[in-house]
Amino acid sequence: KVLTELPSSSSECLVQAKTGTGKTIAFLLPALQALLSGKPLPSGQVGILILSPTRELALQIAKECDQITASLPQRLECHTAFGGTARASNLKKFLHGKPTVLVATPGRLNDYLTEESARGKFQDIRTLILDEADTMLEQGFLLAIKDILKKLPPKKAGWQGMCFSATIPAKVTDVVKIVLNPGYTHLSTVDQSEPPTVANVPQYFITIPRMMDTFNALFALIKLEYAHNPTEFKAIVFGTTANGVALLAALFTKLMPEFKVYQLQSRLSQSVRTRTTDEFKAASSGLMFASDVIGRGMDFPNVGHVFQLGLPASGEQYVHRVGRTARAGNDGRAVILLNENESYFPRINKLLPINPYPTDLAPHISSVSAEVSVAFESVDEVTKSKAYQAFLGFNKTFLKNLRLDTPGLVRMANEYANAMGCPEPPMVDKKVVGKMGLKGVMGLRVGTIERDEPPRQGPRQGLRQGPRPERAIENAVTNGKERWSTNGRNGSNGDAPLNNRWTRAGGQPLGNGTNGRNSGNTNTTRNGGGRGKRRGGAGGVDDRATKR
Ligand SMILES: Nc1ncnc2c1ncn2[C@@H]1O[C@H](COP(=O)(O)OP(=O)(O)OP(=O)(O)O)[C@@H](O)[C@H]1O
Repeated sequence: KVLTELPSSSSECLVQAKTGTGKTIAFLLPALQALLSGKPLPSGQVGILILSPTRELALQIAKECDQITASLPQRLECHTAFGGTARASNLKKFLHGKPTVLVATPGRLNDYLTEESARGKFQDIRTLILDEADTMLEQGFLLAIKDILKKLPPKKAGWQGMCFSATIPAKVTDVVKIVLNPGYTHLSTVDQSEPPTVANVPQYFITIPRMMDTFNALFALIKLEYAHNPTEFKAIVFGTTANGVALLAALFTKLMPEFKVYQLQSRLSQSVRTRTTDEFKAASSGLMFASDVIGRGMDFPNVGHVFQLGLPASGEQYVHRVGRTARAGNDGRAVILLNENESYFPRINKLLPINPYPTDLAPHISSVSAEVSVAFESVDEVTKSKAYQAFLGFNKTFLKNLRLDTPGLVRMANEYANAMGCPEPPMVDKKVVGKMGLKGVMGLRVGTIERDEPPRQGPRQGLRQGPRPERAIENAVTNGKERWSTNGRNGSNGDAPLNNRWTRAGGQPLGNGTNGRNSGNTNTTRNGGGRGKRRGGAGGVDDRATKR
């Protein structure tokens, strides 16, 4: 659609297409075509700048760019800039190289742009692309994007803006004008009447009856799904916090030795994350336990199952997580496991085709509980303690959505600890209890913990301060404040007012009219950022190019 309906390869555009349908190549080809057919780029200048919300996605886009340009007569260098890698040596390569294409996360790029010499490399930029544009223009990243734009040539210098995502909530069309000129082309292949998730993925939910059964339910489910799909079983299990993911990986390494268990979350070193990403991409089977660092954009071939334990940050994030399976036309299955307090999520997201899981899991849960208890005996206490603390920190910010008070939260967390086989709730450092606002709450074991590990740089799990932008995805999920602030959908900015009881964080519903799309009338807006008559429906749009 982009290659045939964009007025020209250098046209400004906002593009929506479902997950796994080839958006990367859909922005790379026109951008490269425009660059190669335009006036020659001065040597050493960046021609195409692509911004990505996560480091792994930046690397993936760069690799796809290299695959495309490998067939060109003259070599085009594609550089990357993202956190967790050696700044000095990468910056030196960037300054002395010919980074015709640069794929970056906002945090590291802003860091580069503090250097005059780096700013000098963008004087002739031709195209700026926001992949996962809706998340790049949300609270967690928006300031960083604006900082970047202040250090680039102004929009009137004529560079092309391109924004791509599988989900385009209504509020995006307000903000997208910082990157797109009025009159940009809005293309979509997402039919308004369809759910925004890929069609060939049956989606189910399971309400876990007791916190005590959290891990039993996940194990029973994976076993059941594996039994039905024994060949090349390759699955991703999304957890809500980095430490919660680390616990799951440790547990399932013991529970399912027949699988290679992988984990990806923000507390791992970047070199481990990069290596693990490559390994899982190449794997024909395996179990990946991950946080939202791979919730969007990441292309792991032949993933047949996506499981989610706990709430996603929003309906949109749910769609992107499910989109890790059934890519490039393949099939897939998705199951979300929720505890009683989280069980509202399917109810407030009617636009998502999430049905009750077809098998009664109860007998399977009781049959695996002994095995899970034994496996937990070999998971170390520090891993459990960190997961417990992250559980408290994460859920503390969503008490209203979960309909809990602080004693109720501690009771839930202590049941979670009990499910891990902790004889008593892990101790929480009194300073952490204070920061969580849980001082004096019954049920907590408070003390002073001398951690042997060196204090981490930057924010601590569950108590994240202001995000380093490339961590914003992770933080947005693990720190309700981020998520809280990302939810501007109170109707005040003209969005269709949502069911406000649930729009505060914790599984925000997919917005009505989330696509911000006009009625499909090609002349409804002339200024690009304005609003035509908005149609309801979730992220769907009429299947026509609409010239704004
Ligand atoms: N025209 C095509 N023919 C065959 N395979 C394709 C084509 N275009 C893309 N693919 C493959 O489809 C997969 C998904 O592509 P891509 O990662 O760009 O999806 P996406 O739309 O960006 O997904 P997401 O919304 O999750 O970011 C990749 O493996 C890619 O190589």
